[in-house]
Amino acid sequence: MTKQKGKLAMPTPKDEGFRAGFAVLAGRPNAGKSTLTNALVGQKVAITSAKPQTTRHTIRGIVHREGYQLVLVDTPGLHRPRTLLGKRLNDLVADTLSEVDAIGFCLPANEKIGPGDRYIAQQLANVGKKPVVAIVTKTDTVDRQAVTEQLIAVEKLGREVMGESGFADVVPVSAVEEFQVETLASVLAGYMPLSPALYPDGDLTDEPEAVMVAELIREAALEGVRDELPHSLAVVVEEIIPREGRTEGHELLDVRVNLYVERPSQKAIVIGKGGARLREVGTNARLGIEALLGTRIYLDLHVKVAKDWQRDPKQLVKLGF
Ligand SMILES: Nc1nc2c(ncn2[C@@H]2O[C@H](COP(=O)(O)OP(=O)(O)OP(=O)(O)O)[C@@H](O)[C@H]2O)c(=O)[nH]1
Repeated sequence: MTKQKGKLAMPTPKDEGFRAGFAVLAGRPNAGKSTLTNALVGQKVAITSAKPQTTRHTIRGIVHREGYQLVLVDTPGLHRPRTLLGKRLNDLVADTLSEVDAIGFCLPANEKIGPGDRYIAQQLANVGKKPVVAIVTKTDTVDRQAVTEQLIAVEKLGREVMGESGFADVVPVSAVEEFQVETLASVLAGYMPLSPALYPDGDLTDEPEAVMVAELIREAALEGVRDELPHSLAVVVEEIIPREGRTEGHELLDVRVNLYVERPSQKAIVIGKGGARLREVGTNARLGIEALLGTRIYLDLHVKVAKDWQRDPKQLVKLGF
């Protein structure tokens, strides 16, 4: 794969057989979904929510390996308690799951299968057609015997809920000890369609993150001046990099962003008197971005004039359109 930031990686002949698609990790609260997502993605940058146009799902992380790419998404409605009943809930879940290629259903090894698990299993079964891989999580918390017993119980649940063939696979993992995490990744990848990578490799999560970050900054920058520069503002996230030397729990991301306007007069509007407006934009956007990325950031905003960028194809490419 070539590394082309901001562009889709094009398949080359050696990518024949490459698989790429969407998977969701389901399971009740505390089942280990987030920890497993992080173990699968194995990234230093916080894996966070972002909604690119290609999917209605929130992307949790992207697993990019030699022959495949798994896009882990979150599906609203799946983990919801029974507040929405009957058909409405089934419709909602079916609808939100219609875009994923496989479902990983997390059940902790150290807890008996309960009504919450059964309820979600039922929802997944009702959707039909989608392969459901049962994942017995946190295997490090119990002994081998208990893992075996849980695997048997999960198999049984699969046959009860999904019918004779049961779950598509049952995989025990420990995210903490990184036991079987790669096995799980390749099992899920086996259910992805043949497809070139959906996101560029390299910056595994940058792409959807950057889109979302840019959107937050654009929103903040247009606040109150929408009439004056509605479409004359392009936001390009140049980089999101972890600040070196920060201790755990005190991580900081440096987010460097360029705002492009078409004319010097517009630059003056964005910056404001003595830079006051830009500082306000920065403060407002930063709060949203920190909430999105789940970590503190240092936001570095620059305003530049790119003359007539909307009409100039070269500029458009440069600005990521
Ligand atoms: N020992 C051990 N603990 C784990 C493992 N995976 C997750 N945990 C712990 O289990 C708890 C819940 O894990 P999460 O990953 O937050 O679970 P979740 O399913 O994302 O939870 P919600 O966000 O509430 O839906 C946390 O305290 C984790 O540290 C594992 O493989 N081994």
